[in-house]
Amino acid sequence: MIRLAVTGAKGRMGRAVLAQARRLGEWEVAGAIDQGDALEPALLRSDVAIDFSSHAFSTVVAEASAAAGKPLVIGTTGHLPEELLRVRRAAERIPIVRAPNFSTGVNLLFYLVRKAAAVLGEGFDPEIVEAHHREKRDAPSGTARRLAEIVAEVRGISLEKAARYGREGEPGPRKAEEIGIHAIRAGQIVGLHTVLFAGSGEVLELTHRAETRDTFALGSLRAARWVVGKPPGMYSMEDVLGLVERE
Ligand SMILES: NC(=O)C1=CN([C@@H]2O[C@H](COP(=O)(O)OP(=O)(O)OC[C@H]3O[C@@H](n4cnc5c(N)ncnc54)[C@H](OP(=O)(O)O)[C@@H]3O)[C@@H](O)[C@H]2O)C=CC1
Ligand SMILES: O=C(O)C1=N[C@H](C(=O)O)C[C@H](O)C1
Repeated sequence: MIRLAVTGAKGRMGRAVLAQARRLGEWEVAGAIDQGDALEPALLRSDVAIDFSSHAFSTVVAEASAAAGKPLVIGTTGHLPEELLRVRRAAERIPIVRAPNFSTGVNLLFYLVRKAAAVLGEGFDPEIVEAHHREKRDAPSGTARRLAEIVAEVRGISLEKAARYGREGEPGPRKAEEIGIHAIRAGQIVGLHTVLFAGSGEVLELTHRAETRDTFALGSLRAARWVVGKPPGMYSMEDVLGLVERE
């Protein structure tokens, strides 16, 4: 049995992870932490933790996991740059898998978008559209940000300069280097991401639709199983799935 702690345990994702861990049988839930619960004792009695909380608390969880010497899986999105720096520092002491999306399909989408951006080149305009439930706090989604980063990396440009978040007023003609990013919030949509490449006379659309949070929960448990025993470092879900090669 692998002893598991879940932070953000009472949230949508925390509940999904706990339900799947209990169903699978190979996990012993050693800690379910939410507002008002003690973090450190739960980490100390666990082999690994999975975090789906808030960007601020997730940073605290990373530092506490490093102090306890326990591996960590972070699914939380929306970290500020200084929080990300603190998470990276924690990853110098423990292995951390951090992924904006734990579904297999989205991680394959990352791979396909990298290929599409390279093959299609400058003549195709990339635009990213994401849709999520009305309760989601951060925008754009962590997944949409990662998709935009991938396009920027392939094009060798800075995402900070190229990103165009929505359009209004009179933005004028689209600049060639723009990467459009658009967020829809409505109803109970679990997660929808489309990357569109529009060229002259043709449009390629790559879409992933998550239909249940169980897909993220199962992916995070797969990452947690994988990360136990790994050397310190920052890993992605693409590492877990074997989609990237490391030196
Ligand atoms: N990587 C992936 O595959 C996925 C990532 N996500 C990300 O996971 C995160 C959580 O999403 P979701 O479950 O929908 O959100 P919820 O708001 O439903 O759950 C978050 C939980 O964390 C709790 N929490 C927040 N701050 C603290 C704190 N300081 N101490 C203890 N508990 C705290 C919240 O309590 P309270 O509400 O009382 O503040 C809440 O119970 C988001 O960043 C989301 O983008 C979501 C789905 C998939
Ligand atoms: O908040 C959510 O619900 C989701 N968040 C993740 C993100 O921000 O990319 C992943 C998923 O699409 C659901």
